[in-house]
Formats: sequence, C-alpha cells, structure tokens
Amino acid sequence: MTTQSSGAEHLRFVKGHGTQNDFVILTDPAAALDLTESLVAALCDRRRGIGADGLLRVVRSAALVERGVLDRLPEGVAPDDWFMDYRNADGTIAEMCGNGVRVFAHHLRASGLQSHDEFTVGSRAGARPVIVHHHDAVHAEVTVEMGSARMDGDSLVRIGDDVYRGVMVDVGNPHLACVVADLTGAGLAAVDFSGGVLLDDEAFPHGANVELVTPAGPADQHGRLPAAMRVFERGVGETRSCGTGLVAAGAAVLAHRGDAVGTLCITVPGGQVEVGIRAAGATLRGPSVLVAHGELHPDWDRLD
Ligand SMILES: N[C@@H](CCC[C@H](N)C(=O)O)C(=O)O
Repeated sequence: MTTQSSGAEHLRFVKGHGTQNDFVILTDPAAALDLTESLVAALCDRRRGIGADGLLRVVRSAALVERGVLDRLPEGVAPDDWFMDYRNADGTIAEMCGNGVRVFAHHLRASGLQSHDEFTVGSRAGARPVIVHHHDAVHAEVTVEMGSARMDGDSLVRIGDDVYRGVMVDVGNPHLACVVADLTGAGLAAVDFSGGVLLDDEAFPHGANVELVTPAGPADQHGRLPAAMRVFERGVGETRSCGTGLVAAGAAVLAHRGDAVGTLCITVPGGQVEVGIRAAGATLRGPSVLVAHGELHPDWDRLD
C-alpha cells in the first residue's frame, strides 16, 4: 500500500475506468486507512486531487469487520474474499458499483493479488462473481454477475423543465430508470443535467441514480437489443457510464416491451456494455482500462 521516503508515507494508487466511469483504486488489505468523506472527496476532486467518479478500496472482507467498517459480512461474502469498498466522489458510501467491479477485478488480476480468472468480489450488496475473459496490464474484458434487478413501481423525476416517469429498480443500490421511447439519440444528447435531478424524497429516502434510456431499433445479429442511455449518479453528478444503472435500464427497457428476460447492448457516452437480464440474475459484460499507477506526495492535501 505504501512506500517509505524521508520518514513520510507515500500512498500508492491506480487510476482506472470502465466505459469512462473512472475510479481511484487504493490497495489497503488490512483496512489501515481512515477513509473519511473529506479524504475521499479530496482524492476524487479533479482539480485538487487525482480526480474520479468514485474510489475503490481493495481490502480483505474480514478486515472491514475487524476494523468496525462493516458490522458483518454481507450475504455470500467470505472472510478471505477481496472486498470492493466503494465510495462516491462526494465521499458517501454506496452499496454497489457495476463498472467498479469490472475495474476492481482487472486490478486484482493485473497486480497478481488474484491468480484465477473466475472469483468472487465482495460488495455491500453481497457477493459478485466475476469472469475475467482476458486481461493485460492495461486492458481487460470482464463479466460480472450482478444479482437481481428488482423493480418496484413508478416514480417521477424533474430534470430542468421536463418531468420523466421511470421505474424504481433496486440493483443493490437505488435507481430510477426512465424509458423515453420517443427520444432520438440527438434528443437524449440534448438533455441538460446541469441543474441536477429532483426526485421524490418519499420514494427515495436515500437518494437514487437516474437513467434516461431510449430503445434504438431491432435486435442485432447476436439477438441483443440496442439502446442508448445517459445517467445522473447519486453522490457524483452526470457520469459517462454506470454499471448498475445499465442493468436497471436494461430491465426497464425489457419491461417496457413486456419482456422479463433478454440481452441488450447499451451505448453510453463512455462506450458500450452488454447487459443480460435472466430469471437467475443480471450480468454486465464490458471493458476495463487501468490508466496509470502513481504515488501521492505526503503533503498533497496541505492547503497552504
Ligand atoms: N458508477 C457505479 C454506481 C456507483 C454508486 C452510485 N453513484 C450510488 O450512489 O448508488 C456503477 O457503475 O454502478
């Protein structure tokens, strides 16, 4: 985790992204770091720190319980599993991050912390089995078993002057997935998220991530339905991709068609991801890129 220089600690980090949803990765097996909200927010700040949509701490699951970060291990997570301790860019904790799990799994394989291609990643939402299809030091393709996408009624969101109706979807974390069937690609690109999103607090007491998704024609030669999506993330703002949001959007598009299962290829501003919705659970398959390795200066956050 650290190297010593002049008696001061230099915190090592990796920077990575999954379809341009980007993360600072800190390897901290024994949960020795005190990840305060302000520390995470400063690290994720694009001017003051490294800059990212979120932070992934790589930690042994048992260590989080021993250090009191978690009360108990989430369902299906073993004490020895590597745990993705996820934080949003504003420092808040979220239960799950789909793009994060792909990048996390890639980092484990590329760094040698994991020697198999199929293993389980722990998250606050439970165990997330992964398959690393191929990887090198920079690029990988990873499938994540995302668990179920539970749909639970409708709600509304205001974005600028427009109000959208969506379906509330729990993918371990909360989403409002709005299928806007008559929106063109250009119309989707023109939506202005700069004023944020206004949700129904009663429907989402802990906030939610909001997806606007538009189906984009018939299935491709692989039987995948195309769609396009933009997302506004809780604790971050607009991001160029959101893995849990892609699963929520995929389930919502299928429900809109009257289907319970199917496969989609969804385009987001940061790239393309394949989403499978099955009775047994959802899958997310897509790329991961490890962009850089670095070391924080011990005085990096001194403000004078
Ligand atoms: N970008 C993530 C989701 C991160 C958590 C989210 N902002 C929340 O607060 O629930 C993804 O890829 O799923």
